[in-house]
Amino acid sequence: MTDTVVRASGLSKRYGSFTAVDAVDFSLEDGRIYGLLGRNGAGKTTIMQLLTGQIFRSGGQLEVFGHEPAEHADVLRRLCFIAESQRYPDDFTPADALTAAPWFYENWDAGFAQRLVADFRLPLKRRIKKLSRGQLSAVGVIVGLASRAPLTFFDEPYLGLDAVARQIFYDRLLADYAEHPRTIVLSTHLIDEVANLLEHVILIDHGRILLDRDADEVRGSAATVAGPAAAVEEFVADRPVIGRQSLGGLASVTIDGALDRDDRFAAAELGLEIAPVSLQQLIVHLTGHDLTGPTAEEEAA
Ligand SMILES: Nc1ncnc2c1ncn2[C@@H]1O[C@H](COP(=O)(O)OP(=O)(O)OP(=O)(O)O)[C@@H](O)[C@H]1O
Repeated sequence: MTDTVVRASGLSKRYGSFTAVDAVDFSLEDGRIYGLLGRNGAGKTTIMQLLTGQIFRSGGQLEVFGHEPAEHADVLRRLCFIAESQRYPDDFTPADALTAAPWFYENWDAGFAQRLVADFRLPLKRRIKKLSRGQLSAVGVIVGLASRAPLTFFDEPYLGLDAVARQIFYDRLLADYAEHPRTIVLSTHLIDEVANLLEHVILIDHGRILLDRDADEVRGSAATVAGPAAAVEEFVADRPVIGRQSLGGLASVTIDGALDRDDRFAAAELGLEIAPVSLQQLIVHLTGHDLTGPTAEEEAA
């Protein structure tokens, strides 16, 4: 049986009259990689700040390792939160940040950190405020990985990394997690990139949870049927359609719901191809918009 690391029930955060997190219920289990997904302003960072004791809840209940996080040094010691733009003292170098890290993280692996420094080609002696955006991201990623904190949050710190460096991050994360299982929460817009890492998906929209499910279940919960338009339309006639594309006489339609063996046989009879739906496609459908597009507030402005 897995242990529950986080229990949130009716958890809310209000800023004045604005509700950033609206009575959410969820739990995080030990030894899993979670994707905390949602559009800009959905409430992802606010949830992570609540869980790491950086801000106080306005309502509901929250337990992290069995306690209210903000008031327990013992809980805070087991957490690592890496934000997109980490703040460091002005004259700090990456070498200083790595030297200080074991004071905060009892599982700190200095050898692993050194290997990551080489992987990310991080200049150790340059002042952090002089680093490029990607190098600054690398400092956060290295601290987050080498901390081996039992509950680690990566709040999009890897967005500054180039494609090669991001792939290194995903590879090292997966390999190290396999050897040292812990609970990891990734918040990201780059869903397709991280889709294979995620074991569980929590989708937030307007401070509420739209979806809280195993990633495999989510992937299997819809399918795309493609082929001659007339045959596709015949196949999907009585099914819930969540996306449709057509080109000439060909159509590609995404349907909600898993397909069983009979469905697959019927599709083959009609000469249709069935493909799985990507996590990103499904989430775009569920939130009604492209996650990388403008927010509702921006659209209204
Ligand atoms: N200190 C604050 N005061 C007022 N509103 C705030 C404060 N912090 C966050 N908010 C608002 O709460 C909402 C949720 O913000 P949050 O940073 O959690 O979103 P997010 O999902 O992490 O977004 P992004 O993907 O853009 O980082 C936003 O509308 C934001 O403007």
